[in-house]
Amino acid sequence: MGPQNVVILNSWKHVRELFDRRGAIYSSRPENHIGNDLICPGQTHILLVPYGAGWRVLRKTVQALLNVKAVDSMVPIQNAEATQTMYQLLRDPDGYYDHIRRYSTAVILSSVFGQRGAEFNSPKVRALYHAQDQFTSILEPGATPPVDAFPLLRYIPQFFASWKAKAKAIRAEQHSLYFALMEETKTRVAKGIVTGSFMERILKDQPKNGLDDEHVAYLGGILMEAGSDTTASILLSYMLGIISNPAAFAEAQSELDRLCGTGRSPVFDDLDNLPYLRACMTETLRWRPVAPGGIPHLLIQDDNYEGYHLPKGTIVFANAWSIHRDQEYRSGDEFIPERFLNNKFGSQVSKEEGNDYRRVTYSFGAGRRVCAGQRLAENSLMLNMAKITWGFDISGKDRDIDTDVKTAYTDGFVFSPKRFAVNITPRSERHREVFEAEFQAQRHVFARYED
Ligand code: HEM
Repeated sequence: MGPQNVVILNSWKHVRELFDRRGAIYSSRPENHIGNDLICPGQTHILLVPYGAGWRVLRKTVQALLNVKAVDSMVPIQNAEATQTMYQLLRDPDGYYDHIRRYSTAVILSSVFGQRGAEFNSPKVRALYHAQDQFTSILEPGATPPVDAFPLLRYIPQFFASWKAKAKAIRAEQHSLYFALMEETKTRVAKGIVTGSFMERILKDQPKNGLDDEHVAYLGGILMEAGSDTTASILLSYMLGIISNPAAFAEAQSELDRLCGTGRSPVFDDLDNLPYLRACMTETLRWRPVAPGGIPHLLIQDDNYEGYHLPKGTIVFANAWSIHRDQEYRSGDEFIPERFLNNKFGSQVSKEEGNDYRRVTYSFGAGRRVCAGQRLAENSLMLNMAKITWGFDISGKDRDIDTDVKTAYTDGFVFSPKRFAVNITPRSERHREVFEAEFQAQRHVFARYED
């Protein structure tokens, strides 16, 4: 809409060339008056801020928090939270949707703020979901007049523009939640309660990183936003995938049985020995990417590519949906984990020219704005998928479960399965006992995160 050039990249080769190789000019974000000026002013929202010095400081801070060593130090609480999720699935299988969503929020709450979100209904988990739902819904196309394409619309008085009042309310809600979480971390540290959380580290490094309280509070809040719904969506899609392909699920269960037997459920150290399960994760990311159309990048300088002139200001999307359904993928609409065993990219072509810079998945985006939390997300995904697959039988309650993206998925900012009718039952009494005992054994881990 309006005088805007938009380019959609439907092949990994174009993404490699433009986002990865020419990242210096393809890494900004489009204007977002509502997100960047009204709700998160002062360049505080790392996902939305334009490329430049402000983004670089935020990105550097986040990368230091999310490096392999730091992320892997969160494994004990990830494992404990996953163990709780298995326990909840035993007790209340029909509540699976909320148990999975609680898990993904609780893991980030503890990693980022060193706090527990023990129940889906706990005030913090609820408050985070509420703030996030409000924020993403106002940013959806059509939710407000097109103030970025037609900047004059920004000057309509608030009396005639209800979206302005809504944006103000969202700012107030987000601001008070993010500041409260940051202040609680400060108070806990002052009392000597230290968990090694990301927020503790950002606060400690404040003299070095130069971030003021506003940026610190938002960094924490935005990591929560970026990491919770996304992880839950992929875990739920995994369930749909294996329901649609029971043979793949049986294969993943055999792999886990060979490794763990029935005496214990899988743990982090097992994950490198589960190639089939890893193929299931990569296939889920391919099959149902959470941002199917990609998150927009903005070109900041005129460029030429394959005979086309791309003017500065062009918005460019890496369309994960199409890239993951290229003809290189046999039966691309189907959930077939084996494709990632034959070839690490999952494609049919065995010898390809110049695979350097090709990514195994485009679900995490590409280039300099690529997801900063991929390692954290993959640890969470693998751990939960491993435990679920080891301990439960899963099938659709209806003979033909709906996995269609048009009917079985929400089409919000994060593309996610709607609730579906599923049977989740422990594979045996032994599996049940193991999960129950393992949950009890995790109490000491939770204790560190409780007030
Ligand atoms: C399955 C889970 C996840 C998926 C599929 C996902 C996907 C994405 C995508 C598509 C982008 C935009 C990339 C681009 O513009 O090219 C992104 C950005 C980002 N993600 Fe994730 N994400 C996930 C989990 C996480 C987690 C757990 C965290 C951290 C706690 C995180 C932190 C971020 C941040 C900070 C950015 C902004 C990067 C920037 O603009 O510089 N994500 N993610």
